[in-house]
Amino acid sequence: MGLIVDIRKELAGFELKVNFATQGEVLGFLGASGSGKSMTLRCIAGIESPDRGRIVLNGRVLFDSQKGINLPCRRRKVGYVFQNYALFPHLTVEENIGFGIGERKREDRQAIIKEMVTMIKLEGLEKRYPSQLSGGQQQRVALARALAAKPEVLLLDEPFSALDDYLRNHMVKQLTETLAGYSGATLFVSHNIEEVYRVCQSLILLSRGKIEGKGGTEEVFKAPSSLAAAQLTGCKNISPANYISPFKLEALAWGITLKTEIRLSRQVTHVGVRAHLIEAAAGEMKENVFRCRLNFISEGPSRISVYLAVEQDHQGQGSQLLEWEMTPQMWLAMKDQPQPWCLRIAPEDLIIF
Ligand SMILES: Nc1ncnc2c1ncn2[C@@H]1O[C@H](COP(=O)(O)OP(=O)(O)OP(=O)(O)O)[C@@H](O)[C@H]1O
Repeated sequence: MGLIVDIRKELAGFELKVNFATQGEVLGFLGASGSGKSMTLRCIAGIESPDRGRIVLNGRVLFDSQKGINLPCRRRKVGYVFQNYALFPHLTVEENIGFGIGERKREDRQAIIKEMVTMIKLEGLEKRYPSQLSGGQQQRVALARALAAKPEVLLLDEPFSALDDYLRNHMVKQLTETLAGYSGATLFVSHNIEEVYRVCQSLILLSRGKIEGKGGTEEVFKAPSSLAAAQLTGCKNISPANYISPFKLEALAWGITLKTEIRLSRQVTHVGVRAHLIEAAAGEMKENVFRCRLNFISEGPSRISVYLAVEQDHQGQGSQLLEWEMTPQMWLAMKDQPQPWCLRIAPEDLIIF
């Protein structure tokens, strides 16, 4: 049971090739713009047809190129929330939700609409039109319309992209609560790393139409399987690496030697470290401690990115800046410390390729 997808589709200059299965969980699709996230959802919904392959939902074949099966959208039992919500502007909140329900007795329809309006906490606004709602309220109506049809899989395509940061965080929390009561699988498309991490239990990384990595969300973030996967999950510091010994490598971009927790293969090519995992060392030049000087900073309201020139172990400076991400409080404590600063990367925080 669950959703099984194994499809290919060729477009001008782009080939989509995805293969995955999911049960009743929230599966995230993270990828750059144009990587094929929406196309994958559109094929599952039946808006687009793959060239080859199969899509099976809870044992029902939605698409099978060999057997010539291609169910129309309305028979797929798929709920789809689009980037721009696509609510009908001339229908009220309750009419928009009712649209998703299909053929039912009047009392049943009313009961489902009431249940959905309560779920999205829009009681009292049933008679309003989409233009009379805020972006967040419209988003909730779109979600309710999709869920009203009791879909077997819910497809959410960047459902928060039109919202401001405050509302976005609020909606992420609310969506998580709503989905907890939904038994089908959910596919959640986004290019917002934070959002995907918060909402999804498992994750597929897409790059140029291909799967670059998949697995449990934490696991994919902790041990990305390729350079592209590391970049997609937001790893800011990646350097070519040379093997020195079974637990030691040289990070060439920064000109420093680092001890690793895992045993290295001689074929090691790169090493990465997430910007928030770098830590200040007490000044002693112990293992994995290196000196660096401030190059420039980029300040956000809650996180500060500090770009550092690393002093090489032997001479001069590494050519590539190291990005260190910290809170404003950490920055206040750090900024007047005499330079060079001694920083450390823990062996267990290194990502090895
Ligand atoms: N109808 C179409 N005809 C031809 N090419 C298309 C069509 N729709 C999408 N594409 C191409 O397919 C590729 C994948 O597009 P898709 O919309 O799936 O990307 P995406 O990962 O969802 O991007 P975004 O995050 O920007 O929405 C792109 O190269 C796009 O130009």
